[in-house]
Amino acid sequence: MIIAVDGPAASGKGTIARALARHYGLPHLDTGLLYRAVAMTVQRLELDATKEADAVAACDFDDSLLADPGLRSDAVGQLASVVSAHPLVRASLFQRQKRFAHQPGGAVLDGRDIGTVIAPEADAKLFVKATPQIRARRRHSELHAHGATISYDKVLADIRARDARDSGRAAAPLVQAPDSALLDTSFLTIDESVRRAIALVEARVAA
Ligand SMILES: Nc1ncnc2c1ncn2[C@@H]1O[C@H](COP(=O)(O)OP(=O)(O)O)[C@@H](O)[C@H]1O
Ligand SMILES: Nc1ccn([C@@H]2O[C@H](COP(=O)(O)OP(=O)(O)O)[C@@H](O)[C@H]2O)c(=O)n1
Repeated sequence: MIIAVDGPAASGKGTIARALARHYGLPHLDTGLLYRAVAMTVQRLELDATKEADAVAACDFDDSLLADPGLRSDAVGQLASVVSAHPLVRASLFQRQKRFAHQPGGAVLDGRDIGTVIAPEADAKLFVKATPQIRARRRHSELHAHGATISYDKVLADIRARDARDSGRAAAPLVQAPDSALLDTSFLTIDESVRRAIALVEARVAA
C-alpha cells in the first residue's frame, strides 16, 4: 500500500506520516529532507540557490547529510523552498522518491507533491492543513526545544513566505490532489490527528 501525505509547513504531515508508517508497518520517507539537504549543500558550497545550475549541482549530496540536525533549521527550510522551485532539482530527486514509493509492500511518503506528482497512483492520499498561526506556534515551540532563539513573528512570516513560494511555483506546486482526503489538524491533538488519519486511510482502501 502506498500512502501519500501532503501539506504545508508544520501542518503535522510528518507526525501523521510517521504514525501511519508505524501503524501499517511500512517504511517512511520525509521528502522535505531531500530538498533541505540540497539547500544545505548550496549553503556549504556558497552557491546561489536562485540559480538552477547551482541548485542542481547541490543535488549530488552525500546521504549522511540526511541525518544532520542542522537540516531542521528555519533558514534551511526557507532555502529549501527556493531550490525546490527549480524543475531540474525536482527532476533530479524524482526517481529516488518514485523508487521508494514502489518498493515491495509499499511505503508512506510525506511532502508537497506526493499525491500529485510522485505517486498519483497512491492507494490513499491525505492533505493535511492547519491555520498559519497554529503552524507557526508549533514550529516555534519545536525550534525552541532544539535550542533556536527565533521569534514567533519571524517563524510566522517565514511560514507565510514559504507557503506563497511553494503554492505559487510552476513546477509541482503545493496543491491538494482532487482525490485526497482533507485533514485539518488546527484543533486536534496529535493523537486525535493520527486516529483521524488512520480512519481516513481505512475508508479510502475500503472504497
Ligand atoms: N495536532 C498537533 N497538535 C499539536 N502539535 C502538533 C500536532 N501535529 C504536529 N505537532 C507538532 O508540530 C510540529 C510540526 O509537526 P510536523 O509533523 O513536523 O509538521 P510538518 O511535517 O507538516 O512540517 C512538531 O513539533 C509536532 O510535534
Ligand atoms: N515533496 C516536497 C517536499 C518538500 N519540498 C520543499 O522543501 C521545503 C521543506 O520541506 P519540509 O517538508 O522539510 O518542510 P516542513 O513542512 O517540515 O516545514 C518545502 O518548503 C518545499 O519547498 C517540496 O518542494 N516538495
